[in-house]
This record gives sequence, structure tokens and C-alpha cells, in this order.
Amino acid sequence: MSMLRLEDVTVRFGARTALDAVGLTVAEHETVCVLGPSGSGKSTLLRVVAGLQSADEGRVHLDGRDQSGVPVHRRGVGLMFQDHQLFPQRDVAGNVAFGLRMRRTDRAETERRVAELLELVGLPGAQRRPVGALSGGEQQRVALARALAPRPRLLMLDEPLGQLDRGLRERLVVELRELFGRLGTTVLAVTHDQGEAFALADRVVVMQEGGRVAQIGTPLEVWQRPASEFVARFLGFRNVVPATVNGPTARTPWGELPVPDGTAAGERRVLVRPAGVRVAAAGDGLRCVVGARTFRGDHVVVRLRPEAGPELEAAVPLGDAPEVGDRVGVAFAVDEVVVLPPPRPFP
Ligand SMILES: Nc1ncnc2c1ncn2[C@@H]1O[C@H](COP(=O)(O)OP(=O)(O)OP(=O)(O)O)[C@@H](O)[C@H]1O
Repeated sequence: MSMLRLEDVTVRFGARTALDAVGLTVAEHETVCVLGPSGSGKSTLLRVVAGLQSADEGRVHLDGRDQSGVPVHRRGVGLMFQDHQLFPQRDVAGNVAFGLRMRRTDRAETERRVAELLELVGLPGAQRRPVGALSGGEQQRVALARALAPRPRLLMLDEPLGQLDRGLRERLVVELRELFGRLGTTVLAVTHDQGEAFALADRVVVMQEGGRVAQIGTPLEVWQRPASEFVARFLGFRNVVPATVNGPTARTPWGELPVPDGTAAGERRVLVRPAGVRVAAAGDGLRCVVGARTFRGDHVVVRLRPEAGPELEAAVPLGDAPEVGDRVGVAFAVDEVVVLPPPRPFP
């Protein structure tokens, strides 16, 4: 059974729709990350589940029970917010023990649990340290220990690693995933960073403006088969053009492109992932001039100006990248061509 189920949840603020008929389930022990641009309703979604915001329409079920009218403190969910809001006047132990004190846990049990949690988040023995003297990453771990302390049935994280620098975020995200796996925690997290969401989540939910769900799927499904042009562009793919599909090829502003077997004929939008833009010698395929090169660690992203159609991005192995100003030819690899589903009509 799903731990959390949202059924057509709608939230409006005046004329603005923050969530539009959102449906979503989170299974026990699953980590789901909600991803989307600013203002797409991510925080509102967490607030509705926590009971900090009521839904205008639809229902929230936890463990199969409708939560309408159930107050925040009776929902058994843990919340960790973006700015982790530790109590500055309390030491680490005082912060971690906060939720336990609210539940009147006795002193010995509280001490035992605080020590266990600090061990778990990689801060053993930090009980007496003042929180003001901790680094950003350490504060984040304390906030996490505090959220986990009352053993919430669902842990909700709002931009859990938002304030930290990139290196630390990448490390912590791996630790979090490992920790949630070990504890069997059920997690609903919000982030605007797709790398973080993809690294942390079993499934991701991509939201779009107007509080609508654009796609739900595993990171691999969403990455390989974006459900719409919006999702493709949100993931950072730029090679999207209109196409007329006819048999094994599609006519596009870049010329004829191969499309996967079985693609239905008609007017569509087509995405070519940068890895499928194959750079060859000038004279082969679509004629292009190299406009820019960006080093990306194990490959180079080359921006190409074709003789016809919009700019193209190609991912090229390190040693093979052409120079800015070079004339090259481009061919397209069918396994990196995605014909996007037609847009869903508004209900
Ligand atoms: N209390 C409120 N009163 C009025 N409008 C609100 C309120 N809370 C949110 N909104 C609006 O609802 C929409 C969704 O907001 P929300 O904070 O959920 O988005 P978000 O995706 O979390 O954004 P961000 O990534 O910037 O935090 C926005 O247009 C926002 O302006």
C-alpha cells in the first residue's frame, strides 16, 4: 500500500493556482523528489501533505487514511526546511532532542536516541557543541538528525542541501541516499536541482508552472523519455525542433532525421540528445560552423551553427572536439532521437 497518496489536490491563492489537480503516490521506503522551476508549487505540495496548508479540492491520504482536518502534529510527518532553522541558543543535543521533548520522551531514552542519531548522521559525540560553531554541512546533518528523531513515518525535505556548496552537496546526497536506504525511511523531497533529485530519488516528479505535474517516473525514464518539450528543456536539452514524421525519418529545420521504429506519422516535436549529434568532416551531412566549446570534465559540449535551423549542441569526446570557427558536418544518431508526445490538451 502507498504510504502517501494525493488525489487531485488543488490549492489556489486568489486567482493563482499553486497546485492543479495533483495526483501522486509515495510507496513505503521510497524516496520521491519533486523537481520544478520556481513558483511551480513544490513547497505548497509539501505544506499540503504536512497539514500547514489546506487543499481547496482533492484529498491527502497517509497510510490509507484521509488527512482532511487532521492537524500538523498528528500527521506523523517530519519536516526539514531549506534554511534548516536550528535553535541558535541550544546546543546540538538540544536541537536533535526537540521533537522527542515535545513527545515527552524520558531523559535516558532521549540521550540514547540523540547519541544514536548523531552517530547515524556522521557527528558522533557532537552533543555539547553550540550550533553556531558548526559548518554549513554539519548544521545540515543536525537538522536531519532532528527531523529523524521522532521516527516520522514520512520525512519531507524542502531543498535539503540548498545552501551548501556543490562539492558538499554531491557528497551529502550520496550519504542521504545510503542513510534512507539503511533506515527504510519514506521520503518526499523538494529541490530545484535536477542533479540532486536524480541522485537521491527512486522516482522524480517534474512540476511545471500553474502547479501541474509534467511527468512522474524514475530518473532514467524521465531522462531518456521526457514527456514533453517543457520537461526536455527543463532538463537542459536544447536541441528541440518541430518535425514532420513520415516513416523512418522526420523532416526538420536541420534536414531529414532518423526516428525510432514505429513512430506515428504526423506533426511533432523532436529532441536530439547532444550525444546523438555526431560531428564529422566538413562536407558530410548538415554543414555547421563551431560557435563555442564548453569543457564538461569527460567530454566537451560544442555549440554548432548549422546552415539551416536553430543552433545545435553536440557532446564530443575530449580528444575529438573541433575548434571554434571550424567547419564541420553533422549526422544524427537514431538512438538519441526522442519524438516527444503531443502536448496534452487542457482539461
Ligand atoms: N501564502 C501564499 N499566498 C499567495 N500566493 C502564494 C502563497 N504561497 C505560494 N503562493 C504562490 O503559489 C505558487 C507556488 O508557490 P510555491 O512556493 O509552492 O512554489 P515553489 O515551486 O516551491 O517555488 P520556489 O522554488 O521558488 O520555492 C507561486 O506562484 C506563489 O507565488
